[in-house]
Amino acid sequence: MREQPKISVRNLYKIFGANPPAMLAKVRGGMGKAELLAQHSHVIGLQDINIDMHRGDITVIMGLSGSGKSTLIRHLNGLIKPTAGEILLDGANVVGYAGARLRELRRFRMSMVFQNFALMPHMRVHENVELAQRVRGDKGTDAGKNALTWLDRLGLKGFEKHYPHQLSGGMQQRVGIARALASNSDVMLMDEAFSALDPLIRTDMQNLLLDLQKDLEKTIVFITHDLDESLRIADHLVILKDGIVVQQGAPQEIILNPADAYIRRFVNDINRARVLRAESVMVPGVIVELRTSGNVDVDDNLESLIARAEGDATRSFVVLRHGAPAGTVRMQDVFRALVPPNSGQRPLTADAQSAPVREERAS
Ligand SMILES: Nc1ncnc2c1ncn2[C@@H]1O[C@H](COP(=O)(O)OP(=O)(O)OP(=O)(O)O)[C@@H](O)[C@H]1O
Repeated sequence: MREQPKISVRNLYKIFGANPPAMLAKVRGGMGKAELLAQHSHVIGLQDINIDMHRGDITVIMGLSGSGKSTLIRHLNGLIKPTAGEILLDGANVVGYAGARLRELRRFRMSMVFQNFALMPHMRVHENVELAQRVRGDKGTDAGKNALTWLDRLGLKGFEKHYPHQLSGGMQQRVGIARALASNSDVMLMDEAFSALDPLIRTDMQNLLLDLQKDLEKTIVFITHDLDESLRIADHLVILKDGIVVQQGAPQEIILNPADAYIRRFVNDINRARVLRAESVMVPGVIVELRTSGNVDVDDNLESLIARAEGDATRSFVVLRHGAPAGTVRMQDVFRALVPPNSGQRPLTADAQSAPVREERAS
C-alpha cells in the first residue's frame, strides 16, 4: 500500500461572490457555473475537488484558462480560504491556519516557483537564492553555502554575482528553482513555471526538473495549460474544467482510457507513438510460447518499438524493468494503441452513410 499522501484535497469548494456559504447548497444540489452566475451573480471557482498528492510525485493540474488551476494552487499555501472542504498536509487540516502557523507553512513547508520568475531585480543571483533562509532567520553562512550548492546543481556556477536582468529567461527560472530548493521544503508549488520560456528551453527545463526529482523526491504540484508538458512530466495528472476534476490518473492511463468526450478531444491530437510507452501496452509476464525478437525497456515509447520491429506487426519483445523481464509487448497491440479510442461517432457502415439521406427524404 502507498504511504499517506503528503497533501490530500478533500471535498474542496470555492465560490466567489457576496455570500458564498449561501450558495453552497445550490452548487451541491447540482446548479452549474452558468446558472449560478446568471441567477445569483456568484462564480464557481472549484467544485468538490478530491486529489491525493504523494511524495516523490509530480502532480500536474492541467486545464484551460478559467478552469480553476490558480484558485486550487492558492488554496494549498493558504492564499485563499475555501468555501468548504479540507486540505490535509501530512494528515493535518491547514485550512484554518492563520498568523504564525500560516507563515511557518509558507516559509518552511512549501516553496513556490512562478511563471514570471519573481526574482528581486536589485539583488544578485546568490542573494536571491539565500533570501528564503535569511527571511526565516537561518544562519547567514549556512544560507550562503547552501545557495552556492544549489546554484552549482542547477548549472549556474559562475553566475552567482550577476543580477537577474543579466541572465536569459531559462537561467532566471533556474535561479527561481534554486531558490525554491534552497528553502528545503518538502512541497514545491510550480505555477506555469515554464510557460514563459521558448519551446527548446522549456523542454530542457522539463528534463532538468525530472532529473532533479529523481534525487530529491519532493512533492511537486505543477500547474500548466499545456497538455504536452503535462504528459511529459506528470506522475499524476489532474484535468480541470469549469472548476471540476474531469479526470485524474497516470497520464498513460488517461490517454488509453479518456473518461469523456472532452478528454478525448484533448488527447486525440497528441502523438500517441511518442507519448505512449511499452509499459502501457505490454501484457504482464513472459509468454514462453511466443518467439520474441529481443528486449525493450518499459520506458521505450511506441515509436521506438515500431522502429525496432521494422514496422512488422507480427513481432514481439520482452519488456525489461530495471533490467529484469516484466512483460511482453506484441506489435499488434502497439499498432492498436496508436488508434485513438472511439470518439463517440458511429462507424461509417453502409447503413450509417445512407441514414441521413433517408431522414432528409422523410422530413
Ligand atoms: N477573485 C475572484 N473573484 C471572482 N471570480 C474569480 C476570482 N478568482 C477567480 N475567479 C473565477 O474562478 C474561475 C477560475 O479561475 P482561475 O484563475 O483559478 O482559473 P485558471 O485555470 O487559473 O485560469 P488562467 O489559466 O487564465 O490563470 C474563473 O471563472 C475566474 O473568473
